[in-house]
Formats: sequence, structure tokens, C-alpha cells
Amino acid sequence: MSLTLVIKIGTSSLTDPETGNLALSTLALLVEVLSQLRHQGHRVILVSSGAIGVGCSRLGLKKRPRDIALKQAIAAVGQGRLMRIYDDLFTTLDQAIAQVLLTRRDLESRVSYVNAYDAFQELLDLGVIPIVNENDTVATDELRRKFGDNDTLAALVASLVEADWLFLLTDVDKLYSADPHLVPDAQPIAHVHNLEELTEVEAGEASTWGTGGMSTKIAAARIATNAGVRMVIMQGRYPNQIPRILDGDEIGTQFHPAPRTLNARKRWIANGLVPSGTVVLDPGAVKAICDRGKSLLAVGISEVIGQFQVSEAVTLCDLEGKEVARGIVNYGSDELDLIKGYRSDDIPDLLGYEGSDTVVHRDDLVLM
Ligand SMILES: Nc1ncnc2c1ncn2[C@@H]1O[C@H](COP(=O)(O)OP(=O)(O)O)[C@@H](O)[C@H]1O
Ligand SMILES: N[C@@H](CCC(=O)OP(=O)(O)O)C(=O)O
Repeated sequence: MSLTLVIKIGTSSLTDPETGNLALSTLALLVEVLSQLRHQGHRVILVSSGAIGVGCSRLGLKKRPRDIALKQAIAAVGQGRLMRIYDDLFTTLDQAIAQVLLTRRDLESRVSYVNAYDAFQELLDLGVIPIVNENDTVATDELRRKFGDNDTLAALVASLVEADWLFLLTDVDKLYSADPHLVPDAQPIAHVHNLEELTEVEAGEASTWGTGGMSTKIAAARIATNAGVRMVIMQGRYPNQIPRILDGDEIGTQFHPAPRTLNARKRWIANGLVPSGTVVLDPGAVKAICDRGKSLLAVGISEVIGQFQVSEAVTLCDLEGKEVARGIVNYGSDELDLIKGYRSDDIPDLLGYEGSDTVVHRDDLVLM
């Protein structure tokens, strides 16, 4: 059976932590394994970090700089080097590759989201391995249009292409109950069936989870498993374990996916769009949308947080602040403030025009 596989490798596995030099044997093994998987008929996408790390090493910088413009310049140096090395290694095995650089903004617009989907499908149909990274040189935190980390980017790509598996290759062999570099008796976690179990562990180990690199991997698991993608956290030094995992070996931490129920447009609403604000719902409204599949009406809204325009995405949360759904609004935040708590029949009088009956129509709403 042909599977769609997304493999993400982090800087910690691609480079030697002491020298900053490329971990060539890891890279060569990764290239060999991915080429073999391709030849077995699988569709393979590699999400590779390393542009900034390789750029620093190329320019002889001993420390990762903090300055954003400098980091963006360094990424431009490193990305070219990185692709040159990948191309040399993959070409040795006669495997074609492609460079795909994405920003968060590219997935926000429905048109470019669909374009990205089409481009990936063409590349995979051609037997090419796309190598994806964030377009660090143009994406900036200030504009809120960065993925921020490649774990999230990899999960969004896996959701976009409806992957079967997402492998996150890192410098630890599993997810543990706490950072194993700091807590020697941390317990390994082999399977995660429900991310809520982890929220408890996470809450108990907040500082460890927060400072380590695992919080972004758990956030990635939320996106991936919600989109029906099985995710694995595993040791980056041993990419040859990937085929064994596909054969059923219990290696790394496996996150079991939810049934794939969302159509492509709803996956875009859930993962492609970035919420611009929050709408707080009363318990009746939470029940109506979560248990009965209803649209959101103004009467069930308790509070409107943030500024947003009509047709933007918002987070819908309960009175405790827990996100229960996401959706595209039929009213901007200023109008919603005027009509919140009122029945739909009252809207024309309140706003002075005939508005939509629903604040978020059920076709534009995704439960989280
Ligand atoms: N609960 C945990 N389980 C495993 N690793 C953890 C945990 N909490 C923090 N970490 C740290 O996360 C690091 C891996 O994340 P990161 O450095 O971001 O890797 P990458 O570059 O592969 O994305 C590990 O080296 C480990 O020290
Ligand atoms: N886009 C950046 C990597 C960002 C990132 O998430 O890095 P990592 O935590 O090593 O996977 C780069 O190529 O340097």
C-alpha cells in the first residue's frame, strides 16, 4: 500500500551540538532511507530545519544571534547550503528533490492553501521528494505570520496533504514525563491515545515542558492527530527505524490519530487560518454546537475578545477559556459586541440592517 509520509528533522539532529558542523552520517542515512521508501512506492515529504544553524556555521558565528534581521540573513545563507547538500546526497541515489519554502500567510488564504496542496500533489505524483522549510528570510514574528517552529509547520503540511504518518526526528528517543536531560528518572511514554492525558503531565512539569523543545511537538501532535495523521517522536540519529515503525515495531512515542472526519475546507479552517480573536460562549451555546451540531447564534455569546473583521477566523471558547471550536464569523467584533446575548430576530433593530441569522454557520465551524 502506498502511504503518504512526512518526516521532520530538527537542527539538534542535523548538526553536531559541540561544533555546529553538519551531522553527515545522520544526513546520509536519512537520505538513503527516504529514497528507499520512495522506491517502495510511498509518497515522501521531508521538512528540514537547519537553515539558521548551517548559516551560522558557514559564516563562522559561534552563537545563534537574537537580532531578527540578522537571523533572516543567516537563514538565507544556510538554506542554500542545506539544499546543496541534500541535492548532492539525493542525486547520488538518483532521487529528485524540490525546495518548498512556506510562510504562515501562504496557508491562511484559501487560494494559496489550495495552490500549495496542488503543487505538493504534482510533486508527489512526479516521484519527487519535496524538502520544506519555513521561508525564514521573509516571515517575521512582528507580522504574526510565522509558523514559529518547524514542528508546527510539519504538522500543518501533514494535514494539508492528508498524510498517513508524521515522524518528528529529534535528539531524544521518546517523549518522557519530564525532560530526560534534567530529570534522570523521567518515565518514557510509548503511546498517547488522548492528548488530554498529557495535559495533566504537562501541567505538573510546566517549567520543563515549557523550556524544552517538547511543547511544540505536543502542539504539533494536536494538529496532526486532529487531522487523522499518526505521529511519532523518535531519535533522529536512527532514521532507519522509520521502516521498522511502519512494519509495526513499537519505537519512539506514537500519537494515535482521531478518525478522519473533516473535509478539506474544514481542515483549512481548523489549521490553515490563524484566529484573530476569541468569542466566549455560554454553556447552552457550547452544548448546541458541540453536541447538536448547530450553528452559533448571537444569543449564546457572553463575551467578545480582540478586534476582528467579518469573514475572519475566531476561537470559540467556553466560560473557562477552553477552546471548543474554531470558525469563520459573519460579523466583525464591533457588531458582535452590539448583538451578543440577543436573539437573531433583534439583530436588524440593533444594527440597522438585515444581518446574517448565524454568527458562525455550522459549515464554517470546526470542533477542536
Ligand atoms: N518531556 C520531555 N521529553 C523529552 N524531551 C524533552 C522533554 N522536555 C523537554 N525535552 C527536551 O526537548 C529537546 C528536543 O527538542 P528540540 O531541541 O526543540 O529539538 P529539535 O531541534 O529536534 O526540534 C530534548 O533534547 C529534551 O532535552
Ligand atoms: N526554520 C528554522 C528552524 C526552526 C525550528 O523549528 O528548528 P528546530 O526546533 O530545530 O526544528 C531553520 O531552518 O533554521
